[in-house]
Amino acid sequence: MDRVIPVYVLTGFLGSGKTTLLNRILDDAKSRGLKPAILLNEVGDVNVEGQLIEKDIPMSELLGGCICCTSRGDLGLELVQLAQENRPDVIWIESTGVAQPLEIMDGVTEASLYAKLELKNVITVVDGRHLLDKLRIGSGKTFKLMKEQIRAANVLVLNKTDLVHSDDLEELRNALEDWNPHAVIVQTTRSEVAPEVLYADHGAIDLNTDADSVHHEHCEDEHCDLDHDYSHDHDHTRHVHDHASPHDHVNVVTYFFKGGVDSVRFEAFLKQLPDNVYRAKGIVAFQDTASLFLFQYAYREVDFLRITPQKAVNNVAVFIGEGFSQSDLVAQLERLDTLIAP
Ligand SMILES: Nc1nc2c(ncn2[C@@H]2O[C@H](COP(=O)(O)OP(=O)(O)OP(=O)(O)O)[C@@H](O)[C@H]2O)c(=O)[nH]1
Repeated sequence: MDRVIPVYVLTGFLGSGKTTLLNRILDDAKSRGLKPAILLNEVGDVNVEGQLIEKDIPMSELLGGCICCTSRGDLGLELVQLAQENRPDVIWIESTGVAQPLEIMDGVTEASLYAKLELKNVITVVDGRHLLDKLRIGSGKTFKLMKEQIRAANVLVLNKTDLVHSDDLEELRNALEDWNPHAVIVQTTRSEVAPEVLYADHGAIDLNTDADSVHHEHCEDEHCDLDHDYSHDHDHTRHVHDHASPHDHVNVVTYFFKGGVDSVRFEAFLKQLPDNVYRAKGIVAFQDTASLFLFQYAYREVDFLRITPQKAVNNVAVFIGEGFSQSDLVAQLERLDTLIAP
C-alpha cells in the first residue's frame, strides 16, 4: 500500500529567509538519502532561485501569482501530480512572501482528498529586523500579513537575528509568543535550524485562527482571481504586473537584461531603491567579469553570489513592492542595460 507523503509549508514575508532555509533542507535531505520534491510559488513570472536547484530534485513551479489566490486551484493539482509522478519521501512547499498561509493549508488538505498527502508543519520564517520596524509602527498591510503568517505556523523561525540588537530580541519574542502561543520558536541567523525541529511532530495545525476572517474578506472580493492587469511591452524584455486584490498593494516588475551591466553602477542602483521596493532578486552578467551572479536585495541589504548554473538560465531581475513607480524603475534598468548595447 502507498505511504502517506508528509507535506511541509514554508511561509514568511518577502526576503525573510525561506529559500535560504529550503536550501539547507535540500542539503540535509541529500545527506540522509531522502528524496524530496518541492513546489515553489513566486509572484513574479520567473523563479530566479528555482533555476539553480539541482536537476534531479522534482520541482513544480507556480509563477505569476500567489498560491493563496490566483493559483490556488493549481496548488492542489500540482501537489497531486508531484506526489503521484515522483513518489517523494517528503514535499516542501515554499510560498510567495505575500501569501495567506491559511489558503495554502486549505489547498493542501484539499489535495489530500486525491493523493496520500498529509500536512505536517507550517514553518514561518520571520525577518527579525523588518518585523521590529513594523512593530514600532504597529499598523499597515505588511504588518497585518506578517502577523497572519506568524499566527498560522506551528514552527516560527525568528531569522536575521544578526541584524537585531540583543535588547530588541526579547521584544520580538514577546510579540511572537503573544500572537502565537502554541508555536515552537527558534532564533536563527541565515535560517540555520536543526532539521529535527522542522520534521518533529509539533501537534495539530490550527486551520481556524483569527486570520480566517481575512480569508473571507479576500475571497468575497469581487476582483479576486479575475482582475489582474497584465501589460507586456513588445520586445518582451520587460513585463509588468499590477496585481489587484487580495494583493492589491503588491506590484511586480520583471526585467530581462539584454546584455551585461556595470557592477558598480548596478550595486549603486540597488542601494538607492525606494523603501517601497521590498524585494529584488535576479541573475546578472557583469561587463567586467565572465561570471554570472545571483543578486539579492531584501529590506535594504544587498548580496551578490557568484554562480555556475547547471543549465541555461535567464539574465533577469524581479522587483516586488507596493506603490512604487514601475516605469521609473524600468527606465533606470534600461539605462544600466544599454551601457553595453548603445
Ligand atoms: N543578514 C542576514 N541576511 C540573511 C539572513 N537570512 C537570509 N539572509 C539574506 O536575505 C536575503 C533573502 O533571503 P531568501 O532566503 O532568499 O528570502 P526568501 O524569504 O526566500 O525571499 P522571497 O523569495 O522574496 O520570499 C538573501 O540575500 C539572504 O542571503 C540572516 O539571518 N541575516
